[in-house]
Amino acid sequence: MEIALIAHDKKKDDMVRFVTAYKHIFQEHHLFATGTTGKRITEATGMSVHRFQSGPYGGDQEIGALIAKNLLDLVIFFRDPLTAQPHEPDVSALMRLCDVYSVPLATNMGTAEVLIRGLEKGDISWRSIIRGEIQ
Ligand SMILES: O=C(CO)COP(=O)(O)O
Repeated sequence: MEIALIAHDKKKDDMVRFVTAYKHIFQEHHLFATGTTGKRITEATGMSVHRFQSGPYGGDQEIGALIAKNLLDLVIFFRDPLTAQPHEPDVSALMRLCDVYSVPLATNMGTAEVLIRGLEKGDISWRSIIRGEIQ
């Protein structure tokens, strides 16, 4: 599966802890991230992460473009609900595209836990059908 990982600044420590805790699952998949989030994850876990621009510099839009091409299967986006983001329209657009393409999206750790355990059990394998890999 193709998985995008994004975290706002005050949620980056949470993201690093989350990915570290589930490294045994994440390492079976392809990882994508906005710039700084990806850097933190690679530094902490040693896993390879395809990094886009930092969020405020277009990273959310780059990930949105992958969603619009139906190339992503899961998005984990630890948003900071208490801090205004200069690129809030990009954040909203990314989440909207997840809804357009029925891409599972977790915006907090509680939902992310459910999704990652589902991923491990194969609950998200229907995405392969949508992407045309299984007829
Ligand atoms: O701002 C972000 C998402 O909206 C995250 O970007 P960075 O991972 O580059 O900090």
